[in-house]
Amino acid sequence: MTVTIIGAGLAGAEAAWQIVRQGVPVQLFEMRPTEMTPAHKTGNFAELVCSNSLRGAALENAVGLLKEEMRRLGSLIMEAADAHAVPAGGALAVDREGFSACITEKLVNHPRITLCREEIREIPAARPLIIASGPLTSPALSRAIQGLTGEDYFYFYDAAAPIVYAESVDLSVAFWASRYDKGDADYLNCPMDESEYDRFYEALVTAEAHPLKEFEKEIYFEGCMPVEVMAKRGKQTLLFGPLKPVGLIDPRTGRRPFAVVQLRKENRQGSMYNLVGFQTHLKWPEQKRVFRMIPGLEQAEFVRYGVMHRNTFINSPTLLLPTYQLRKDPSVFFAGQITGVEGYVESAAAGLVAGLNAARLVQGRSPLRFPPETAIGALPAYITTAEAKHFQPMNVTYGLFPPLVEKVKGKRPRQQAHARRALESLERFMAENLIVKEI
Ligand SMILES: Cc1cc2nc3c(=O)[nH]c(=O)nc-3n(C[C@H](O)[C@H](O)[C@H](O)COP(=O)(O)OP(=O)(O)OC[C@H]3O[C@@H](n4cnc5c(N)ncnc54)[C@H](O)[C@@H]3O)c2cc1C
Repeated sequence: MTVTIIGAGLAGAEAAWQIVRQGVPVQLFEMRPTEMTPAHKTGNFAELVCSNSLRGAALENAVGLLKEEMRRLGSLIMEAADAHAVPAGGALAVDREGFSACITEKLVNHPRITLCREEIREIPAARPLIIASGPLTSPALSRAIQGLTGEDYFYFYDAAAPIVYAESVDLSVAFWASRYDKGDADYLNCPMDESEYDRFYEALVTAEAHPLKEFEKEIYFEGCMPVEVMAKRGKQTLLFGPLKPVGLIDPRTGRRPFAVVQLRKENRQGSMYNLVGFQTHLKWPEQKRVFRMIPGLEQAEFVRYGVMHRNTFINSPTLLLPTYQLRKDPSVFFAGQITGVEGYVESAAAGLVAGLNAARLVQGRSPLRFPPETAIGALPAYITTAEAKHFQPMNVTYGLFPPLVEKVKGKRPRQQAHARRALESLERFMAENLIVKEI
């Protein structure tokens, strides 16, 4: 039996490698270079569409630990990355051409891989099937996936407001209340007087935004307009939108503020809050500079910055098992960014696990869930939980590490101990489950 894979990006390439390493054949479909995505430039596999960095190398951060775990699991992406590394301080950056050429060559020449350079437009009947067509899945396949998942569970656009750590909000300024005292006082409110609003407004409308890519020049729907675009419609606009002060009284003055930014709980524990209505296209350093001008947020630590871009992804919490299998048809796997994980390494990690598990199905073995204390195990557990939010920064996504604000004078003893435990646990898990190291 053969495993069919759609997409030879970071996830599909790693999945294919893991499967053939188990002795199982693969049919791999990749539409490039015949059909291109709006971001890819070559026909090579695992092309890095933007930065050439695979981010932090140190074990004390989640993505560094994830990379080390992947090395131990025989990852092709990591083998190519290490072989084509270029100096980049504490990060692992690669020569992008060498990196993807090396991966392409290994897979194209592999005796157990049949490569088809064609666009898949319908969900193939073959099983097991891995869908790893990425954030820029072709339109025809997107429609087909929507048919498979249901319309409400497949998204085409990602717009998210910045999130800050609750403990970094100045509670001597921000106050708890809900508008018109309706329900519980669940919102943290950052009040502004007129001069504070004037300064914030000027900074917001003059801040530097990401240039829109051609394929992102889509019409913003009203409920989802970047806050800076809304501001440019006129100075009063925000006062009737995300900064409206009506129904809120600042307990310190006894009066209604001129403007209010509301923060809403992002997780059940209340350790993170998002800036309501602040989806934005501003560059990240600009977000930090401008949003820290909001009273109460002067020292805010950002868990993640706001994003707005085209992105196809499924509602993993509803649709997927933590093994990356589709709940309603476990012989179908999703892997890569289409599951809601973000980043090159995370996408490849999802491909690694999906590939390993698809091969196990062929071998009549049950799929594996990696231990939750490992980075690779925490990733699917997180994206498939009901609280999951797409595009969390990875230290938070994995739920592994204490908040970044807990950094202890540059040293991170808790993270180091965690990384050690995670790697030991992974080694035990591999031995118990006879995960092949080499074939
Ligand atoms: C514009 C942009 C910039 C990014 N910048 C960064 C960054 O700097 N750092 C970072 O870590 N992450 C970045 N990401 C995220 C990163 O690209 C992804 O996390 C990663 O590439 C996703 O891997 P993937 O395998 O899921 O998808 P991809 O790597 O995109 O692979 C999907 C593959 O499927 C193929 N495909 C699509 N549809 C079909 C079809 N119908 N039939 C056959 N093949 C098909 C595509 O050609 C592609 O090769 C960026 C994403 C985008 C869109």
